[in-house]
Amino acid sequence: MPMIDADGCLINVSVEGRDGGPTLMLSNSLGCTLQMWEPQMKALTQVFRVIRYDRRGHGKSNVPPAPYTMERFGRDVLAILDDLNIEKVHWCGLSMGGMVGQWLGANAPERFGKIILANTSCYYAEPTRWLERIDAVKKGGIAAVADGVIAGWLTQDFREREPEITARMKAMLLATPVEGYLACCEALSTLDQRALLPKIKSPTLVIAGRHDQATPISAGELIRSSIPGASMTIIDAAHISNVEQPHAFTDAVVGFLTQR
Ligand SMILES: O=C(O)CC1=CCC(=O)O1
Repeated sequence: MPMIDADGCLINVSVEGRDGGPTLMLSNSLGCTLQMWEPQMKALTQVFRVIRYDRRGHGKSNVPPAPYTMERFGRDVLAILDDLNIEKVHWCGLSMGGMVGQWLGANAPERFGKIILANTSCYYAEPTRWLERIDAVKKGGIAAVADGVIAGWLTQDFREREPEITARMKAMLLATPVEGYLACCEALSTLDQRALLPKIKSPTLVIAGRHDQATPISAGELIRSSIPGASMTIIDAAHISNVEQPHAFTDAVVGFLTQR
């Protein structure tokens, strides 16, 4: 896996899949790494060349000091594409990955074909939730918030049915560098990309989770209605819908990206 330099921050990047096929870039959620896309990889790599990466502050990427911004996250992606000499990709980002996708779709439209924004938001009316989480993590580490976060990621039904997958997701969250996690929460506490959305001209699919309380259907609907021509699919899952409903998620991604 190459480490790619984005303005002095080394980003862990993985490139797999069909050589010469269209390229799809996947972007992770807060507290996850590129491993979160494992349920999709077998199917996606049959159709696409797939780029995954760990957002700065996560996984094997560097953890530069705060502040982090959506612009910085977006410029990291452009640095990866430039380094790999790739002109244009399709994008699928979940949660924070969807927020970075909004920034990129509006600010670097020539680099993106189709865009998928899953379980995401463009705006939090109330920063309190993020400020409380920042406070709790500063006092007690990520362990202090982990059970609550996991309850938002996966429905109770799924957690009971799939304890091993749930434990793996929790381990991924707990392994996140605290400084990186906090810097991302700070970026989320001031998120407001509402004005960017009408500038996105790429064909866009919004995916929402029926049981997602972190970025509810209403947040997806705001994004869908603000991006010209965007469509929306609802999946029977909580926040990390690609893990909870891997087949429905993969089908939605492949269906949208391969339709003419
Ligand atoms: O981790 C969470 O609680 C849910 C979330 C919101 C933004 C994101 O990336 O994850």
